[in-house]
Amino acid sequence: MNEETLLSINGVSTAFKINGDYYTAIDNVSLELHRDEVLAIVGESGSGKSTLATTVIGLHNMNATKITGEINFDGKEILELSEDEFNDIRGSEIGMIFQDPLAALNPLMRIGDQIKENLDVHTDMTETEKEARVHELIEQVGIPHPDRVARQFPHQLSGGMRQRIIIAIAIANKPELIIADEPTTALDVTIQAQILDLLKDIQKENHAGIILITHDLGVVAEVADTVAVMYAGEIVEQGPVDIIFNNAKHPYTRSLLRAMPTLESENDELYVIEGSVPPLTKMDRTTDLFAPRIPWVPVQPGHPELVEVEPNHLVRGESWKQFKFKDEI
Ligand SMILES: Nc1ncnc2c1ncn2[C@@H]1O[C@H](COP(=O)(O)OP(=O)(O)OP(=O)(O)O)[C@@H](O)[C@H]1O
Repeated sequence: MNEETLLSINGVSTAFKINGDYYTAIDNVSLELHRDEVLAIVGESGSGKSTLATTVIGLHNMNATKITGEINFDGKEILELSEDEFNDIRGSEIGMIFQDPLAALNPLMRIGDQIKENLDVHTDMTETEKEARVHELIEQVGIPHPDRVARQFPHQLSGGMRQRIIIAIAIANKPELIIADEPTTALDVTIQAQILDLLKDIQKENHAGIILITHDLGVVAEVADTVAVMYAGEIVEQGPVDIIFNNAKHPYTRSLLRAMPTLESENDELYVIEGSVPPLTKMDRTTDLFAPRIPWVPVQPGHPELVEVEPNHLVRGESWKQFKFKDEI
């Protein structure tokens, strides 16, 4: 693997203004992404995955958001960029893929024109060059008859095809960083696998780094190199994918793994993690925020720190040392 660091997130916190007060949604997150690497960010709904992504790509309303820390992307301090500078790199050096392709596409615009729009903004290609590139991109994302598809409207395509078009738009300018937020959640399993394969191929071809946001550990197992598990806006465990799947330590990671459907568990009842992620206004960051979800485990005082338990493997706190599932006690 190419070890060149592409993105370095250093002590980043993001807080939203709610009823006049700021509440932390991302708390002191540090992560590194290299070229040719897929970093998966996992956690349940509300754990802060999307907020971390939108912090990296500068999509917040800064009148109601406070961001601290440092984000270095390819030598640039992202949090210091002006809106114009940010617009320049979004869609060119950074490509984004979101969950709902229908919402991301303009229903009234032909597919080809929507892909071309990204080339219009970020390149000085001629019309003929752009048209050729649009066709090339449609083919690259595995859609036959690019000529015909370019003239179609989003509603004429299937969900899987629409997601491929979103990917074509995201990669139009060969971005070095691709941020994919639940890119396959809305799709059925077969199509999911095809889209994940496509992302992997594109990554190899462009030597891009990918941040893949998902709540689906099956997707993580399929494509990730490294994994950061988030809970309540913090990383609770982080490491190479094989360590996360074979030697997870944090009770939250272990609970997510146990709750993961597998072929063998098809007929068994799935494990359910008690409770849910608290709303931002109810998070007491002086405590162990996951402790209320495992009430049978004695609570450690104070707020747990992220500790390196073996090379490249970070785990928050010490509760894991005595953690057992309720049915193992
Ligand atoms: N603009 C905002 N203003 C106020 N609170 C917000 C805002 N955006 C997100 N939040 C809150 O921040 C927390 C983290 O949300 P976020 O969407 O990042 O989580 P997530 O892990 O991506 O979940 P999901 O998978 O549902 O998108 C949630 O409590 C959410 O309600």
